[in-house]
Amino acid sequence: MATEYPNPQDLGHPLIEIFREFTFEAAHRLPNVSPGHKCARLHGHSYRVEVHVKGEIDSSTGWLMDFAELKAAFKPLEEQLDHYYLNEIPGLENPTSEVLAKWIWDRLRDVLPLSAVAVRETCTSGCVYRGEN
Ligand SMILES: Nc1nc2c(c(=O)[nH]1)N=C([C@H](O)[C@H](O)COP(=O)(O)OP(=O)(O)OP(=O)(O)O)CN2
Ligand SMILES: [Zn+2]
Repeated sequence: MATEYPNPQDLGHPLIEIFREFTFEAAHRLPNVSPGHKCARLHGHSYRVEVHVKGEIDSSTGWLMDFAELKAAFKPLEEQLDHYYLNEIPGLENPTSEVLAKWIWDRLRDVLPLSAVAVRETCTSGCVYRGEN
């Protein structure tokens, strides 16, 4: 029989999720689509990335963590991505939104208590990565 754990909310330690949005400009092409596909051509996006973290509100500060910590954690990634050709970056040879979201997750997972990484390529399309099952 599965162990039943108390709901953290019943203990007065509600879980909260905070996030910060980052933007960067980059070029890419998708090498594995059919030759006639528009995304096989070199093009660019104003990428928007949301980094979400989850945890408990600190009773003293009243926050989970300073938003500035999210900014600092993402900075080294922004420096690798902004105004670059994504296909040339190791791990992003096929830079779909999905691959990019996982690439970001893998680089932040040991730095932040991640709950999700969302990547938007356009105003209407994007993906959300929440780690492995
Ligand atoms: N599941 C995915 N599908 C697509 C991805 C992706 O990363 N994951 N990427 C692309 C292209 O990069 C493309 O630039 C963005 O796609 P799309 O939303 O189709 O862009 P448009 O704004 O040009 O779409 P409209 O149909 O003109 O509104 C494609 N698919
Ligand atoms: Zn694209």
